[in-house]
Amino acid sequence: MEIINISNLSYRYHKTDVLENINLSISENDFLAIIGPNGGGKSTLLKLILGLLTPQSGKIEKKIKNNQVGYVPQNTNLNTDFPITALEIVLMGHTTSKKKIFGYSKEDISCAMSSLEKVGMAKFAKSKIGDLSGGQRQRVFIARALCSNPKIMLLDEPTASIDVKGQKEIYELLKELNKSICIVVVSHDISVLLNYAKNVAHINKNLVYHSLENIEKNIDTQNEHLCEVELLSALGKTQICCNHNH
Ligand SMILES: Nc1ncnc2c1ncn2[C@@H]1O[C@H](COP(=O)(O)OP(=O)(O)OP(=O)(O)O)[C@@H](O)[C@H]1O
Repeated sequence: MEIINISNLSYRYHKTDVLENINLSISENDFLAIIGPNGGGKSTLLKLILGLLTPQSGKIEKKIKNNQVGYVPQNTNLNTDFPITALEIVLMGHTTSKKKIFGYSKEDISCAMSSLEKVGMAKFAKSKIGDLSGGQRQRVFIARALCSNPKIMLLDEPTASIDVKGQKEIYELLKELNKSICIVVVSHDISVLLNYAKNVAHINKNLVYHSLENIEKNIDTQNEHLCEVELLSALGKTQICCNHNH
């Protein structure tokens, strides 16, 4: 079932066109990778889907409620000196809590603990966020997004500045979550992503869509990243056929 439909969407900051005539359909069990060059408009598209920006033309139809969209922003490694625990970070994800000012209810805490459990971080609930590794910290931010029981989770560069082993663990976690949640990931890690994504949207002002569901994914990313030449050759093996220029 389709949960988001984007049609003829264009966006410009001041007088600069950043996205032009974007059409995209996202379904409930999708694992969509959004790739493309720096400045291509990937984060802008996520902000439009989240409703943080309003398109100048075209429309985004969401067939789910706004609080069913989970978001893991870029740069969650900032402010790691702030004395806050993993559990407190996750509690911030509650969108329906009635006790926002003077603490959280037992239900909020048990829901936050269950989110930490889902990402394998329950035993770090009381740890200061600054004492966790980059990968562990990212899991906590994913747990925060899980708190609102999202139907779709948008992640902006979730594995940036995480080592290769940690990156693979994050993608394995997303694969597990994808059994019940639609996942949309903006990433530059094309070689890793291709082992997990079902569909790819390449964005560089315009959008070019590739479905990966019916192709054999035989890219070996067990230990390291592929260089671009290896990646292109791997793509050749999978017989992705592009009849356009990126
Ligand atoms: N608030 C803003 N005001 C003006 N221009 C902006 C603003 N935010 C982004 N831009 C510009 O819009 C373009 C697209 O930016 P965006 O962040 O969406 O790209 P991106 O594909 O996510 O890039 P990256 O891979 O580097 O994160 C860039 O040229 C950027 O400089």
